[in-house]
Amino acid sequence: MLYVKAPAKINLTLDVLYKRPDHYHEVEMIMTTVDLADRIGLEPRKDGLIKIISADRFVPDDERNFAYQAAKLLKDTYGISEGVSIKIDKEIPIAAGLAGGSSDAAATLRGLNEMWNLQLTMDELAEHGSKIGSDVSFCVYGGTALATGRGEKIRELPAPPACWVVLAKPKIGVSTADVYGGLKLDGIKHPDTKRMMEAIEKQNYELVCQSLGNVLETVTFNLHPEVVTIKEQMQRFGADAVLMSGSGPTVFGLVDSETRATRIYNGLRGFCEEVYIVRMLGERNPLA
Ligand SMILES: C[C@@](CO)(OP(=O)(O)O)[C@H](O)COP(=O)(O)OP(=O)(O)OC[C@H]1O[C@@H](n2ccc(N)nc2=O)[C@H](O)[C@@H]1O
Ligand SMILES: Nc1ncnc2c1ncn2[C@@H]1O[C@H](COP(=O)(O)OP(=O)(O)O)[C@@H](O)[C@H]1O
Repeated sequence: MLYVKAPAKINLTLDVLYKRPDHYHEVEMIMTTVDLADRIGLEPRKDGLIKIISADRFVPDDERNFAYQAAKLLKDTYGISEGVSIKIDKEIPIAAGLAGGSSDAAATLRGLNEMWNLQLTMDELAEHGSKIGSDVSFCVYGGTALATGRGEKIRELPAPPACWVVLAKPKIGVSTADVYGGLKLDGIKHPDTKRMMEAIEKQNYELVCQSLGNVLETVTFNLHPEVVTIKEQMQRFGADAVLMSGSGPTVFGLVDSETRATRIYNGLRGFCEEVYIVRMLGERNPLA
């Protein structure tokens, strides 16, 4: 069995510039991977089939699974006769704004590149990934990046200054399509993406905290007021800055001390079942 790590991402900024004729939104966002990860196990099959195995009943076990789609794409494109069993050990909450499914697809692309000896570059894998979902290209590389287009154009950035990240996922799932669909572009408050890039380049933690912003927050807040409550609680327990990740509902808080991160974690556990303390990974993913 070949094992590949599939880390979650958070969005430090998420801006929407305009709605495109293809119904996607033109975005500008800064994303970074964190050390909360699914584990993908790949095992060759002689019968040529692609099989998904997961103990999590919310993970689709057929062609709806993004990891299945990744395997099918490589198999069809490169005429591979062998099949693969894809074991998914799920740690990343589902439909949470943390790109779990996209990261599973990206890890499958990286793993099968090795298992089937395809010798594709990261850029080629990311290009394939973009056909599965807008976030898959970023997940192929991992690390920290500015993503533009519909999210598939990736420019690498340095690692943000080291800190702790507390993640809290309220007990609801959010549909990304519904959130983008509910966004009203007039009068939205755009985050300052340039300032965030400057903050990262200068390793200025305070400026990173001041530059967090996500235009999808208000949409998800209106759909699910419990997300606002979690954000307020995280602020009250002492996070330096708090933001919703992606389309939500996961909220993350940045903290520069482990003691305070633990205090926030303990405080939130009373209100929210799924709380994690993680670090930003900083490094890009290895090819496999
Ligand atoms: C919001 C973000 C931020 O990182 O992440 P999540 O909250 O899903 O993790 C992404 O933009 C989500 O990317 P991803 O989840 O891959 O979206 P896709 O599967 O490509 O698209 C799902 C649906 O979202 C909408 N969509 C997505 C991306 C985009 N730039 N504009 C859109 O309008 C479209 O309605 C599309 O049909
Ligand atoms: N490998 C996978 N893991 C989790 N969800 C998946 C996977 N493949 C497809 N999905 C589907 O993708 C949807 C979005 O899930 P996910 O990627 O976890 O969330 P998000 O887009 O908010 O980051 C889920 O509702 C699920 O049905």
